[in-house]
Amino acid sequence: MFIEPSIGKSNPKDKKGHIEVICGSMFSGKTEELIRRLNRALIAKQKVEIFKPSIDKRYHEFDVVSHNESSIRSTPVQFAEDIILLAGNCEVVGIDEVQFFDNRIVHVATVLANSGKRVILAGLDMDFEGNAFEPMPQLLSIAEYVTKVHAICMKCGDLASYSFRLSATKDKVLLGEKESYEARCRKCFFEDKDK
Ligand SMILES: Nc1ncnc2c1ncn2[C@@H]1O[C@H](COP(=O)(O)OP(=O)(O)O)[C@@H](O)[C@H]1O
Ligand SMILES: Cc1cn([C@H]2C[C@H](O)[C@@H](COP(=O)(O)O)O2)c(=O)[nH]c1=O
Ligand SMILES: [Zn+2]
Repeated sequence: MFIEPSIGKSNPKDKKGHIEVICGSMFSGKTEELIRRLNRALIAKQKVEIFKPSIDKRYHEFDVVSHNESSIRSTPVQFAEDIILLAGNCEVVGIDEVQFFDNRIVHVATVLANSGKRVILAGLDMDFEGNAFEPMPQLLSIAEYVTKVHAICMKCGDLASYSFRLSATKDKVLLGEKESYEARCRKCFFEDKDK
């Protein structure tokens, strides 16, 4: 269980920002965990802004929605830099599906944290081939707090860290849900990967 480093109100001048990353495979609970942290910040009456890349319109144009249908209002943005302006004077910034931003998200997260904000980023750490999903490696390096969550392997029921693509498409970006992907453990992922 992740314990919030500090959540109460304090003088904004004294606030040190930081970066939290929530990573894992598809269906591992990244979005649920992001929503949980953001809702707790809202309960603490903090100013919260939530963003997602505008290409991710799977469930809803504006909301960040988990596979379990929990949701929170967000602002879709095309470019990572848009977040700096739109974050304004908020205290907490949440960003879902960070793997769909380019490397400039690393600079954006740094600027936001250096200006005293709590920055919470959620996204895939690996693509459908089991390779690192840029820019997640850089984000993991600069984060103060990293949480890796796990799904359940759809083949054997063990813990899953991989997102197995059910179609033959080789494009790195292929938006989808259960019709296109399933969570797999290492063994079940690699034994079927190149079949
Ligand atoms: N294979 C699976 N393993 C775990 N949870 C699953 C699986 N398939 C569907 N789910 C559902 O997905 C929810 C997590 O959804 P979500 O937070 O959107 O995950 P992520 O953002 O990591 O894709 C779980 O609470 C569960 O209801
Ligand atoms: C593995 C992988 C996934 N995607 C897409 C599929 C989904 O639209 C999102 C991940 O969503 P989730 O909230 O983590 O379930 O990413 C992709 O485009 N390419 C991939 O390799
Ligand atoms: Zn398995």
